[in-house]
Amino acid sequence: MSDILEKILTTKKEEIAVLKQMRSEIDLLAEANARNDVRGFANALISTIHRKENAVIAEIKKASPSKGVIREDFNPIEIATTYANNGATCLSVLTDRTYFQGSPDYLRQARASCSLPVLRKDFIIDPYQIINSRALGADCILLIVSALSDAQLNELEAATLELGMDALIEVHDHTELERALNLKSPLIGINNRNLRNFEVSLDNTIKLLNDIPTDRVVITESGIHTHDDITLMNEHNVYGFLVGESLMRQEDPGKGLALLLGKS
Ligand SMILES: O=C(O)c1ccccc1NCC(=O)[C@H](O)[C@H](O)COP(=O)(O)O
Repeated sequence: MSDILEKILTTKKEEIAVLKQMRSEIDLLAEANARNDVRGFANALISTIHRKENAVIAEIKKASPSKGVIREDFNPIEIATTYANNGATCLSVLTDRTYFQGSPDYLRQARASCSLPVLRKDFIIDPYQIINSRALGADCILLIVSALSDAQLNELEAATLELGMDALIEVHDHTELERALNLKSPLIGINNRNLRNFEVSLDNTIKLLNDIPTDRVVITESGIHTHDDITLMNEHNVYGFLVGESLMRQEDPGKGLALLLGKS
């Protein structure tokens, strides 16, 4: 595990302990079950990708450990609306406060302002966070293989599916991919960013592709900047994308998305 990931997970454990003091799991579960409003995240991606159309999970991300503050003028409602109006298939919202300047409120606000399915982008290590994610309105959560044991992956995936949500399983190398393929989730995210040194290479997706069975759907994550990057991935039969920084740096992130998709 990288140093930054270890640091993030240590903070996360402390934050979860505080949250558990504030609200019991039973109480939170009642709220999560009462919502009954899951939007099909995996289905939205899979149906688009099966038509060989580009499916973008457009990310709402104010800052990151590798880049610091990415966007000063930050309004999650406006960003979600312009993403939805410009061809996003799903949204991803960073909810981690300490390292990404995110907030659970951003997820609530973004989801309420459009009809797209939403990924809660955070560092999930405890079933409490899964219940909390559904109570917030998340339709999908992220499970980072390098941050979790096989037992944790199984437990967290089961809790996610139990609440009707989807899980995006994130890998960076072959060993992690093998572990991800033991899970049920169809969505495999290949992170092009090395969390040890923050280097980004789209070759990472291309390297791992041949080992992914056809019943799984590949989402290439991080470092997608231009329409040429999309074209390169399409040449390798990849139609699923998770894009944050390059869109968030545009004055209108939705117009940036349209440009990325070659639609304007
Ligand atoms: O973005 C980071 O610096 C980062 C550092 C440590 C852990 C995770 C990190 N990023 C999370 C992500 O997965 C990205 O936000 C996502 O893939 C979008 O990447 P990008 O388009 O390059 O913003």
